[in-house]
Amino acid sequence: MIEETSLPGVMIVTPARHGDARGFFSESWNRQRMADAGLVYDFVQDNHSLSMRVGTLRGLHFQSPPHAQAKLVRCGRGRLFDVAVDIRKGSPTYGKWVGVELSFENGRQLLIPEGFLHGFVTLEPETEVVYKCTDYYAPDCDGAVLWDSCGIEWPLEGEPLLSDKDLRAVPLSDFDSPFDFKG
Ligand SMILES: Cc1cn([C@H]2C[C@H](O)[C@@H](COP(=O)(O)OP(=O)(O)O[C@H]3O[C@H](C)C(=O)[C@H](O)[C@H]3O)O2)c(=O)[nH]c1=O
Repeated sequence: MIEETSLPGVMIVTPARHGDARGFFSESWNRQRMADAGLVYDFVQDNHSLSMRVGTLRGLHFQSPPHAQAKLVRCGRGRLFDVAVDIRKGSPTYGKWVGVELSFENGRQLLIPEGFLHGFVTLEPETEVVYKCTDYYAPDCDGAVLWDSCGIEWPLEGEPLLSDKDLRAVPLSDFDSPFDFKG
């Protein structure tokens, strides 16, 4: 199943699960199935992160052109609140965000196009996030916007655990986006 969100282009993809007495089987990604829905993405790198503590917050990240990345994010274990923020200059939804709960249980995935920030906060201990990217890691193009500068209603109890890089990120109000809205 593929559903729209309040941000055009950001989609929720929920692959079918074929259950039997052993458990289930699911095609977690199928290029043709996505292309049949008009979602043509050629992923080149898979990422996998483990966050041990509830309230671990990674984000809000992007890679700038020429190594911008679209991502297809899913939860391999645990539960998280996954967020995308539109940072395309001139976009009618610039600065707007959408958040979706992804979990091993619900099997939902979030498709985030280029030109959007990505971040998440974990809702269970030992949460694993697995995601596909349309370009390779390019440290020189790696960027971050401050997690609490976009008006996101993070489901947090207390302070999040952040990396030093994320603690030092620029607020959205001071951010000069490298992305332009292309309609
Ligand atoms: C992103 C990345 C990182 N690394 C190395 C660099 C560091 O030595 C270590 C941790 O990197 P970082 O602290 O940037 O990891 P996260 O905070 O999880 O960053 C990611 O989290 C948000 C939610 C994202 O969407 C991005 O994919 C990415 O920015 O992994 C790599 O070797 N390859 C990579 O593609």
